[in-house]
Amino acid sequence: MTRRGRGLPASAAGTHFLQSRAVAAALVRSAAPGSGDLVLDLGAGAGAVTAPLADTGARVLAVERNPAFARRLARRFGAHERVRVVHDDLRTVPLPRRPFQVVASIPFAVSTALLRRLLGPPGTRLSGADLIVEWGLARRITRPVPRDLETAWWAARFELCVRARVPADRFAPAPSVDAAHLVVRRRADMGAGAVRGAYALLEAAYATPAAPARAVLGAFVARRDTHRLLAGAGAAPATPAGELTVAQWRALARAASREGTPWPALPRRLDRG
Ligand SMILES: C[S@@+](CC[C@H](N)C(=O)[O-])C[C@H]1O[C@@H](n2cnc3c(N)ncnc32)[C@H](O)[C@@H]1O
Repeated sequence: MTRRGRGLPASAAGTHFLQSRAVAAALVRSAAPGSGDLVLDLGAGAGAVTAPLADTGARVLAVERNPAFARRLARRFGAHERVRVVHDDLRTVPLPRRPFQVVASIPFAVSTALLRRLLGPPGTRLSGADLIVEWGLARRITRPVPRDLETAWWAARFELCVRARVPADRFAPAPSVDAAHLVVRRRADMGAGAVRGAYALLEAAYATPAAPARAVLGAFVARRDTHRLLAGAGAAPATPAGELTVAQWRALARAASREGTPWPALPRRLDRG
């Protein structure tokens, strides 16, 4: 039988509550929000992450769908002028239109949906995130050569890395798998043209992963330029497109953009996250 956290609302069954102050502190320390910065704790539960966040001087939005937890958070942080509790669903709550961070131990069941919202839209204002996610998900999305286009698109604009493994016994009830502290940081702006280029190249590469890189690149730039551009990105022309790293596709997009390559517009569906 799994252990339930003490004093948790009965309707919380099935979620895993962080029991380690050290893990929550490590998330907040890594995010290092400045005074007045906007930080979202998504799936705030009883406030294990909200509390150390509130101590930083940041403005904190604690979003929680469970009404019992939302009430409890409102009581706990009601007197705190920089903390606002929002009783809402993290899959649909409007995201800020100004730069924001997310620091949260998120519900595993909706992790991918949340990452899609945070990292997918070209205009996302997310500046960075420190998240507790399932270990397997963290490993999957931090591969240098992601398995799918969506993750590659995220990695083209955000640095994704695993900071630490978080053992299952740091939660109550303990999940069946370990978790990870995932660090997300917005990469330096490469310009709107290169962003379009990165998407176009990744889309083509993931559609035809066995095609040589020179053929994928050659669909966008003059054939006489492909070998030189690929050499600049450290890739051999015959390498299968599916074996290039996101860093190499980014380098190609930037170099080709500097030389005036006209890229197709980004698909509108990306705006929906
Ligand atoms: C993994 S627990 C973490 C709670 C808290 N952050 C902690 O570290 O102890 C996830 C929390 O997210 C809430 N939650 C689950 N699905 C949600 C959703 N779609 N929108 C908002 N909150 C959600 C649950 O009620 C629960 O409180």
